[in-house]
Amino acid sequence: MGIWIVNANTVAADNELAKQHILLEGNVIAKIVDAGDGMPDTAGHQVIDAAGRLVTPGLIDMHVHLREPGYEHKETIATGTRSAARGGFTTIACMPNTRPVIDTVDTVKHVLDKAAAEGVVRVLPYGCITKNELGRELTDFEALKLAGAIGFTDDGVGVQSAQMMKDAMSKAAAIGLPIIAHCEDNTLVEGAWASEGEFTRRHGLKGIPNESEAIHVGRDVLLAEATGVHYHVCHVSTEQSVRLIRHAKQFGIKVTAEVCPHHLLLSDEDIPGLDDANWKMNPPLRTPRDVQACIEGLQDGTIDIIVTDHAPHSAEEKAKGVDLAPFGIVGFETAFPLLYTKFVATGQWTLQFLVERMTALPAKVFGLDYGTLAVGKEADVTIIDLETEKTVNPAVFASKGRNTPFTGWNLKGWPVHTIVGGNLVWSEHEQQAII
Ligand SMILES: NC(=O)N[C@@H](CC(=O)O)C(=O)O
Ligand SMILES: [Zn+2]
Ligand SMILES: [Zn+2]
Repeated sequence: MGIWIVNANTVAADNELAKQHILLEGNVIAKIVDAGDGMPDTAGHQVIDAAGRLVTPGLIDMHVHLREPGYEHKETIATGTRSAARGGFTTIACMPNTRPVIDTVDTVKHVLDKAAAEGVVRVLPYGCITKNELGRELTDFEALKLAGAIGFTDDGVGVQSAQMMKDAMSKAAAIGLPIIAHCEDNTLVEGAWASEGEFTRRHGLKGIPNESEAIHVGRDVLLAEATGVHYHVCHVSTEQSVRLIRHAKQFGIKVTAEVCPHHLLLSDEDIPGLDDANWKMNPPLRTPRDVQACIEGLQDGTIDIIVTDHAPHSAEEKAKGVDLAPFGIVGFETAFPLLYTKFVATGQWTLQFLVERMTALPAKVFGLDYGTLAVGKEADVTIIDLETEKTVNPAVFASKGRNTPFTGWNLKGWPVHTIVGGNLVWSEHEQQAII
């Protein structure tokens, strides 16, 4: 038995919506027919009537934290992938800053095995650049690649040594995998949690300067040029980084970049005060000028893709106060509704622009065979309700993390069905993931 998704509104190449019926059989898309040709014979198949809904390729998130192994009180592969499914994501790439970190063949395999046994969406692991993410010694890239790592990153911390980064890039280039960089110079950020700007001035706080990120971007694009590696910049948040990436791309350097919804929607001036650590994340919320630069960077192609940097923490950890609480906010279950409501429904972006940056373009940047609705492709599909307005309520998240600054926002664009490899893994009717 397959699944017929009938009366689907899909994003057509000419940026109009097309009305189509889509048959998923086994793990692939078996047929796509124009709705103008009449209703197909659906006998023997499950039918999902998508009338009035948007049907997209399954969303792809190339920067997420699943916390397993070691931080199961924050999230597990079971809860994190259910949260992803609820947010419409069918493929996610998880960061290695777990406990232990993902720096050996065994830990890569452990994540893949757990994801196969307990996950509901496709999980692609990154391996660490350096052992224990300590910046002292490179991991065994070849062995990690063979085990299933799709790239290398020390996300959570920047690689402080230029020589170490250069060696990493040379090794990664030699085996054809990317370096994914959390860009942060530790000497510039000590003792600060918010970005240098209006907020830190008002509260008399030490601020994190934009250069702490951009110095690594500038250093690394030069090293990428020297080594020929595919260099991917994590969570771009500053005007200076956007400028450096734009310049590097003009030079033909193999650099790509990602941005998170919160860095497109919030600035330091939105932080309500000093008593809510759900506004504390790394990189921090920057100035309105940086937000504008990130939007423009995404719009002109300097920034390639959108990621959530889903970073769950427990309520107890976030209750420690802004100085002691860990950095990070959850992202899966609000990403599409936020961006649809604030950029597409307002007319600033087309639906095609947004959907591509969460599907086909991440697939292209990382060489994945997902992210398009076409016959023969993997049956990864997301069905989205663009009409119903709902209020963000962390209490109903499938994630263990409730740490979001978007509580109470009224949004449209909620995923209602998520299908991974032909399996329906999330459906709004169930109010929970169904496998
Ligand atoms: N983004 C965050 O604020 N936190 C991430 C680490 C990271 O992405 O750098 C985490 O692991 O919690
Ligand atoms: Zn990071
Ligand atoms: Zn991260």
